Amino acid sequence: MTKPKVLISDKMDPNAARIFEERGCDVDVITGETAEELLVRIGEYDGLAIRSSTKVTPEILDAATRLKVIGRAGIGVDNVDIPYASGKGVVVMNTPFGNSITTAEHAIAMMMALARQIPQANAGTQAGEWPKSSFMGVEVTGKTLGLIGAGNIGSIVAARAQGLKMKVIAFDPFLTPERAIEIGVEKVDLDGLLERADFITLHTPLTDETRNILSRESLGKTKAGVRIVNCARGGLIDEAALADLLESGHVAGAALDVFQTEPAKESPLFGMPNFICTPHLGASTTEAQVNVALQVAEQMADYLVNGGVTNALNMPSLSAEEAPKLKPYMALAERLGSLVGQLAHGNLPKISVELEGDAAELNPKPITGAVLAGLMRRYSDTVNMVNAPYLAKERGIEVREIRNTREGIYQTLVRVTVATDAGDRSVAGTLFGNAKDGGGARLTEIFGIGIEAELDGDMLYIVNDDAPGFIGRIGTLMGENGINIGTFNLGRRQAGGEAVLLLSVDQPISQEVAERAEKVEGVRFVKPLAF
Ligand SMILES: NC(=O)C1=CN([C@@H]2O[C@H](COP(=O)(O)OP(=O)(O)OC[C@H]3O[C@@H](n4cnc5c(N)ncnc54)[C@H](O)[C@@H]3O)[C@@H](O)[C@H]2O)C=CC1
Ligand SMILES: O=C(O)CCC(=O)C(=O)O
Repeated sequence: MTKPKVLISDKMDPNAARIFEERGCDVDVITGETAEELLVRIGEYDGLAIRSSTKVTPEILDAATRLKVIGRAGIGVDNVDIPYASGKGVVVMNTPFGNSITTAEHAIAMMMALARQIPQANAGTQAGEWPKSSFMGVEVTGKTLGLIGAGNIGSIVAARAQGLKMKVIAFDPFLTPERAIEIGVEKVDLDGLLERADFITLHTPLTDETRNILSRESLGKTKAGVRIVNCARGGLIDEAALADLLESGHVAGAALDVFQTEPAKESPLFGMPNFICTPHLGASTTEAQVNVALQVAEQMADYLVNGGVTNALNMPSLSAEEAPKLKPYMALAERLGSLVGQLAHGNLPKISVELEGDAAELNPKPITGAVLAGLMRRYSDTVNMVNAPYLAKERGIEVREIRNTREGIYQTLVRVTVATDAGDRSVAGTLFGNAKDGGGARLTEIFGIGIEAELDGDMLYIVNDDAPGFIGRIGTLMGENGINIGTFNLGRRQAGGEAVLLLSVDQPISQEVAERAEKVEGVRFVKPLAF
């Protein structure tokens, strides 16, 4: 097997390259390239490891014909077009915890630096001015800190601020009352926060809802003398409005690590006496960079080499513990999805995936993803588990998951049912042997008829009248056309009624042979299949 090839295109701790190599990937480290240079190169790679400099645009993704995974060594993924990557079947992963302590510490450092004007005092002192009378700071003890966003980083900031004896309030629509109690913050609405906070720190991603959350209007509602810190994303604050309010003195100080446009080479804020900034250094500590580099390389290599999925933003996770149990189910599910996709006619507005017995104890998302990947292959051969759910949604296909822990005839069963113009059609399969160790996938039922077959390679599906001599006639036809039969699997609704025949064959069945099979006495329907 050829090794997966990974490009590290942003400056990253060398541990990342080491881990990729140790885990069986070839790796190139080429940083600082222009978008045009990356466009030429990207087609060679299965994986792309980035920080925030590389912009993964639709143009890059179109050129990335081999790409399977993008790994962000960090948290924010606003430099990756995730919907477009999903459409292309590319997994996007981040490392959601590796740099959160470091970034929270940077926010606290910025707050303290603002409170005591340390950068300005440092500059004046080193310039020989001894500016002792120019700098009168404020204490943070007893002051109110308003967090906008109380997720990983926000809650670490809260804990540190509580240690500094601050009162912490938070605006975060997704913060539950229980979690607010757990992290010791008072949950408030945005206006409440703006009115009460002496210090405001931002810790949200940049989304349509959070863009410009500190707009001119919101900034106008803040308490006079407020100090504002942003170590999250630049687009959260209206920088021109912030400059005006710093100028007027309404905002006593502002500290930005992030800017609307980066690298920020100019800004109305630069040079203002009550403004301090850093060049997106929130995550820049040795510890955080080692953490995120190790994590991103481990996650990406795990996906490229073993199919394990961790911290993906566009597909369900599959932990190292779950992966061995789920993989045989995913193989079964994909084949059942593919079988239904190849056999069902017309639109398929609804699909349900039912897990019975042992299967019902498992995480259903990867199994459903695999069914959809198999099913959607009828529309496109570039479908995989990442883009299948998006393609299904685009086509308005309703997907249901049903879990039934009660065992039926089989200890474990996956059933896929599609609604067709002619009514519901269902196929089912099980795992033989020890499913936990990856037992063999077997079809057990096709459209209400019990049958036992492996779904593998080239096959021929025939619906026929159950009558003597039929099997011989099909065998003869195959022999006459030089087609070797691997397995011969039969099922019937009742004796003398409708029957099905599934042949595995050593070569694809041509249209011509399929047409000849249709003419064999007793044949009702013929369909060559491929898995
Ligand atoms: N300066 C730097 O170098 C770094 C910056 N970051 C930034 O920090 C951000 C926060 O990171 P985490 O805390 O790990 O993310 P997180 O996902 O754990 O937390 C984000 C929080 O924002 C909240 N939120 C979402 N929409 C909101 C809205 N409309 N109003 C208020 N709250 C809202 C969410 O409910 C969540 O609790 C990241 O998205 C990233 O952009 C992260 C690491 C380093
Ligand atoms: O990689 C970096 O330095 C930036 C980190 C960051 O912004 C993030 O993780 O969201």
